[in-house]
Amino acid sequence: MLRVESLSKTFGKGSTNEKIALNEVNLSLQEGEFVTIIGGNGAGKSTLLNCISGVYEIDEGRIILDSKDVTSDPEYKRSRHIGRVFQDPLKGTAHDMTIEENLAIAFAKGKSVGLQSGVTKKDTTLFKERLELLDLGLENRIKQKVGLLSGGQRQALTLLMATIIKPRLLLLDEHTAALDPTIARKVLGLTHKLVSEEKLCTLMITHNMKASLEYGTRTIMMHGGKIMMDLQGEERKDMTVDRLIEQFEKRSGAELDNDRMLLG
Ligand SMILES: Nc1ncnc2c1ncn2[C@@H]1O[C@H](COP(=O)(O)OP(=O)(O)OP(=O)(O)O)[C@@H](O)[C@H]1O
Repeated sequence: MLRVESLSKTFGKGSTNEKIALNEVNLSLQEGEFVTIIGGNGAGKSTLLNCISGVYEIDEGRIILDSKDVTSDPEYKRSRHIGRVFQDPLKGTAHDMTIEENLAIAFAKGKSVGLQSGVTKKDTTLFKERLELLDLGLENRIKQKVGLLSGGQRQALTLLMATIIKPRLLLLDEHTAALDPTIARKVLGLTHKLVSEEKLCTLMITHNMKASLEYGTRTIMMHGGKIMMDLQGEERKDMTVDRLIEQFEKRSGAELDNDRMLLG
């Protein structure tokens, strides 16, 4: 499904600020796999997602999506197959457009140019059905501007927009980090529901170690631009947050420096 081969990315090459963000990273994801990503500050988590989605050009390696080498495809081309949700609830939606208009834009992504003929009755019915899944009552507010929604409601809507046309890959970059804990749990629950119902191949960065083990089917831990732990199956089932921290410090020889992770 997704294959990342020997992926390397260095920022500020040759300058005094040179920083190796990714160092020969290898990662393979099977169909429907839901992988959570954790790691200390500057471990390379966001850079990995930015390289996969085409935001950053890579220095070396290959990115294969659905057996197709997309390494040199620009971001806009990859975005047809990749859904993304960011940390900032303001980022994924247009605040002065209605819920319905926002969903229509996301829905148009799957249609050919020339077939984007505004919102039909059928579309509205579908949007309402999808909104009902959120259980936030948004299906009764589709003519309201998105700017009126709370951060959690906007993030839930963004998630729906990223998945309304089933993406081949869903990338979530700490998409619940800016929400208060109760809403964050709700959006995480919703993520789990959408991802498992649609069997979406997903990479989710989280600072919450508990959530990293609770959600998804596999957990990878990054450190210094490398994947230093890849937990699956029984090993993951038996893992606890305390043991995860212990393992991290043992394998990396460093203390976990991500306060949000330790407090989460
Ligand atoms: N656009 C950029 N220009 C220069 N350096 C960058 C850029 N983006 C990331 N870096 C550097 O690359 C390294 C990896 O950053 P990245 O954002 O991927 O880490 P992260 O694991 O997501 O960290 P955090 O949990 O703190 O967000 C860091 O040292 C960071 O400072």
